[in-house]
Amino acid sequence: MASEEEARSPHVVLFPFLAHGHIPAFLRLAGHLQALCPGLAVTLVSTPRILASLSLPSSSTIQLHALPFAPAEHGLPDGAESLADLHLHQFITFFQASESLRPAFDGFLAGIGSPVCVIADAFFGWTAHVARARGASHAVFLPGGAFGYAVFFSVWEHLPHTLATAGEEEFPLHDFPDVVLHRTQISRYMLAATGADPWTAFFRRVIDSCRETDAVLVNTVQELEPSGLAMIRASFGVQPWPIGPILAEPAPSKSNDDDDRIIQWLDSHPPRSVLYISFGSQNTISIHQMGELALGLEASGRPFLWAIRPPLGFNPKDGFDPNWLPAGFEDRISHSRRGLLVRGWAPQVRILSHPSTGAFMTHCGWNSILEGLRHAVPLVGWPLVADQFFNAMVVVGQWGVCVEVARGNLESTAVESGGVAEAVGTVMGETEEGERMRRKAGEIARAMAAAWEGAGGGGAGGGGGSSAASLDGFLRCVEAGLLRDSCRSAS
Ligand SMILES: O=c1ccn([C@@H]2O[C@H](COP(=O)(O)OP(=O)(O)O[C@H]3O[C@H](CO)[C@@H](O)[C@H](O)[C@H]3O)[C@@H](O)[C@H]2O)c(=O)[nH]1
Repeated sequence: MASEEEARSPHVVLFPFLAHGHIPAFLRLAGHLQALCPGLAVTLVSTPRILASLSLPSSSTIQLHALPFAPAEHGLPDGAESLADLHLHQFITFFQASESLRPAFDGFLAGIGSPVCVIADAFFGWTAHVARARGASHAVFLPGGAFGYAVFFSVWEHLPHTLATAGEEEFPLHDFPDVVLHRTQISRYMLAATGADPWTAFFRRVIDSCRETDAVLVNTVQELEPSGLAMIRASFGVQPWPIGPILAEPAPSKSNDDDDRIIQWLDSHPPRSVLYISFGSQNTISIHQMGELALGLEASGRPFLWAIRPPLGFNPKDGFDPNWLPAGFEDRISHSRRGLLVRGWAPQVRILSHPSTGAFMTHCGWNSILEGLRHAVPLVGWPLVADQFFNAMVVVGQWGVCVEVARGNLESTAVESGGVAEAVGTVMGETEEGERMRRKAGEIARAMAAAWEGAGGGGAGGGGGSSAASLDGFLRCVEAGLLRDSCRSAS
């Protein structure tokens, strides 16, 4: 028979959005919850192919539950269950299709006997209504940063660029007038938004339903993003729980490239000498930009490791065409051992934690930022879409650990090989600015480690770091059935 404690203990249901930038953080969160509260029932819900792709440690007690999903019924390629399977122009159809999971999710919740706490991705904000109707408590987990999400939501809610007088290049945010965005920081589909388009409609549904949640968990650190967290609090009307960094575990390779070959290549280079380049799991740049980047990397004179995806306009699953790169580039870099191209999935966390990695050119996806800085690796930022522009504002302006080299992936986006070489030289060179960025990256790494100090001991009360204490406090409120009241009274 279940003890009284077990009978009261809630069943936590985690529901990440169907994208690689979102799922690993939820999985890791599941692990943290179980470490803090041994015996807690935790189920991760997703679509069949996503669940099949997960590799959980054999010791894991996390349960998986598959919700049926038929992308072809929504005009998407058969089997496309993740943003990584799609072109950017298909994303909105995918977002809309993801809302079709609602009845199956509701049916799943209905079948759980014990009290339930749903922790869902913001893009699944509709789960707040489902949870409420089933008497479950509900939290939104933002796998991104506080400032980035607050700005992203504010732009969708108010479309500030449509309010600006024609020709204006900069727009203050409606709810946060101190934050001024430049036109180049607004994604193509945001710029085209009128308020009556499907993108705006989807994100306004997301924002409205997120405001129905009981609590907001954020993948950030209190000490590192105090103003971003204040913006989330103003936007959602609840006191957020900063619980970051929630970092992906080093994953087994999914590519044909041999991880060991990559690590051996890194081993053959001096400490902190290699630039790693990746634009994340679902974004890419144009062919022209690829060419300028390639020439800029050569001109930088530094060793580099480039996780390369097919350029814009090509199928993300396409084979690699050497013509996408300048003539002779691959031969030159492989003969000189100056560069290594990784086609497909790179073992990013292993690369960033390797002592030879000295800087990271990133699209400023939040996971990449956290993974780089957790290992004190300074950044060369090239945000491409969405929150990435606003995350870049954090790492450049607030943390001082990044030089922004370009913005966006349109053919019209100016990026020149000379600028690439210069930015890389600034971040990796023996300049005052480079030294300062490396020192700051070290400080951020220590703050991230400190946030989780004392965690995982299984002890109540959290103690130690701010994020460990925050997640512990969140769990206590869930267990006491006080989540909604405690978050709202604190706001
Ligand atoms: O070859 C690769 C490419 C990616 N990754 C991993 O994939 C994740 C990528 O996440 P992130 O850096 O956040 O980029 P996206 O995949 O683009 O993430 C989406 O989700 C993020 C969190 O919400 C947002 O900040 C981004 O804008 C959005 O595009 C990271 O854990 C990487 O380690 C690899 O391991 N190998």
